[in-house]
Amino acid sequence: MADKEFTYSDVSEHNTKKDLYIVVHDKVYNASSFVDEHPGGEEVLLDVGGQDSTEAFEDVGHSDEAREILEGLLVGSLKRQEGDPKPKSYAQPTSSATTSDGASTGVGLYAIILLGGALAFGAYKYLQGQSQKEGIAI
Ligand code: HEM
Repeated sequence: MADKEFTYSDVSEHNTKKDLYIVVHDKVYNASSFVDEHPGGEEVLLDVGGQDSTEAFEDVGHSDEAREILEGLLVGSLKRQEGDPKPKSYAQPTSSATTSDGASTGVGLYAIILLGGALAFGAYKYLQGQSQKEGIAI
């Protein structure tokens, strides 16, 4: 059922509410049955009907549940031909944008904690040295 190949022009003919194909990551999905149920509204789906909506789909940051629904709508894969619109940014794994952001904050926080620890250790050593000196003086 899902091993059919579509060209971009095949897909572009399915651009009405009752017959709506969309392309995500070079897979072709029949979104007709889902248009009315889409929590993001039917307008956005109709907008990308018959086109590559990879970027639009990924930009929203759809949940795993949304991806499961999407898989259920699969009808085939896209056969790219010369002159077709280029696939829209889908080379990176979907989570990379969020994780890289989180990581940089994490590293910054880590550096501050380490620096704080180093300063505290230095102060401790300094004070220890001071009190030892005082001890000798007495
Ligand atoms: C057939 C493909 C699609 C499916 C199966 C789908 C499914 C879903 C689901 C289940 C949600 C609820 C939130 C979540 O679980 O992530 C959602 C929300 C949303 N979707 Fe889609 N979606 C599709 C395509 C698109 C496209 C192409 C757009 C593009 C512009 C879009 C825009 C949105 C927006 C803006 C929301 C957020 C709605 C809100 O939280 O108020 N969706 N979608």
